[in-house]
Amino acid sequence: MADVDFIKSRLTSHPDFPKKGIVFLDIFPILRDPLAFETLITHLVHHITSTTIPKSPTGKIDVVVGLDARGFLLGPIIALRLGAAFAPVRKKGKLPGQCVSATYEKEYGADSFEMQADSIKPGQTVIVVDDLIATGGSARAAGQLISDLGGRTIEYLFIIELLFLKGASTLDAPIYSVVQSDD
Ligand SMILES: O=P(O)(O)OC[C@H]1O[C@H](OP(=O)(O)OP(=O)(O)O)[C@H](O)[C@@H]1O
Ligand SMILES: Nc1ncnc2[nH]cnc12
Repeated sequence: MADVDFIKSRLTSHPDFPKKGIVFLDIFPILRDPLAFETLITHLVHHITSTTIPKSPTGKIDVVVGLDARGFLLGPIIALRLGAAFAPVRKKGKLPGQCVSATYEKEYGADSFEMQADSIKPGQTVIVVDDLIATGGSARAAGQLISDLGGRTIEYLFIIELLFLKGASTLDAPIYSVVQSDD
């Protein structure tokens, strides 16, 4: 598909960042190019409206959840285009009020996530958006927080999926990735 190849062509690869042995895939060159960024957002929104929403039990998406920090670059734009709410999953200690929290392991370290207790109402349908899935630790922790709040995750969306780490198989809902990498 031409739009996928165009988005893929903007990704850059950085060996041994942030640690030796990690090949870091950088999405920021997409955002530097307005046409590439628009193509990416349109591609994801088209996927959601044509494929994800028909699978939703309520026929709509209530909340788009974005993961700290690179999921914040995509989530609010997608939420606005869908007419849905946006709710952030933040690294621990950044959100005021009552929160739920979860600790997790990711490809290059451990971390803790939090969500505000009133950011999702029981029964609401949710999609999760982030730049990349590696081990799936971050997305799995987000899914746990959504489920703790009574939300129903319909799908996880990513720009990039690192297939060799098999993160998708650890999640409680299907994933969609625009670009897949085998190494
Ligand atoms: O599937 P996993 O093994 O959990 O790895 C993927 C996560 O790692 C990166 O986030 P990071 O925690 O580095 O945060 P950042 O967006 O603030 O850089 C990336 O943006 C994903 O959220
Ligand atoms: N290889 C990778 N590149 C970019 N972000 C990541 N997050 C976890 N693993 C990553």
